Amino acid sequence: MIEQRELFVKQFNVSVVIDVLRATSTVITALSNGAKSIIPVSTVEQALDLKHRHPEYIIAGERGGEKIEGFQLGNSPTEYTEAVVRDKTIVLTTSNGTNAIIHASNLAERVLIASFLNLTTVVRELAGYDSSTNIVIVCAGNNGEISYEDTQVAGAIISKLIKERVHYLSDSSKIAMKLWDALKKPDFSGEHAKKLSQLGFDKDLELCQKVDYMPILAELMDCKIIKVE
Ligand SMILES: O=C(O)[C@H](CS(=O)(=O)O)OP(=O)(O)O
Ligand SMILES: [Mg+2]
Repeated sequence: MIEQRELFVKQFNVSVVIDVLRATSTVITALSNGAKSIIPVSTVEQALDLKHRHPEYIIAGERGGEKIEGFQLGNSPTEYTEAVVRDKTIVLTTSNGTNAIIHASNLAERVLIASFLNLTTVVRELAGYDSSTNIVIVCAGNNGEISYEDTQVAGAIISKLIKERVHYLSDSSKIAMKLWDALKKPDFSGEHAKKLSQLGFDKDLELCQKVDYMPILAELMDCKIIKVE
């Protein structure tokens, strides 16, 4: 019998997932500080189930921006210090970012994780592909709304790549690129940044806008995000 998933042809060669505030910044920080892997899941129940089967895993995530009750970590990248995460497997569930990563894995053969923290590393990886490669950028957004910060990183990637290899750009890609070309540096004046500031997460905002501060390449492989470079 042929399994269904073998018949499913993915639409894109490569996807890049962006959730600057805060899931992909958290993933990059955790891996940069030595975490073994991050398992993105959609629901609290899935995270608890994995914890039940693997008590050594750390369960982490947020709802409404705040740490989920009974979980060991929230979604603040600043919590993911080396002392806390080194050699650990972390199961992460967040409002937007982890679902975007799972969605991207259905769209593309390869899933890369991007943020301001590892911007140039991601661009360098993408620049290695020739112009026949289909690349999709998945911005997590905020509960179905566009995200100002995610669009900036998307624009920065496209702006840097276009000189190298891009032949076709969608309208949303053009908008993102024009935004970044006008800004040229992170602008955290959007709605989500304000909300996080009100919740007391100013230190996260400071960290998440540091361009190339953690120059690692992170990729989803067999349902786990690992550092590949
Ligand atoms: O934790 C975050 O920053 C958000 C949730 S909220 O918009 O702050 O409520 O989750 P994410 O999945 O990282 O967008
Ligand atoms: Mg977000």
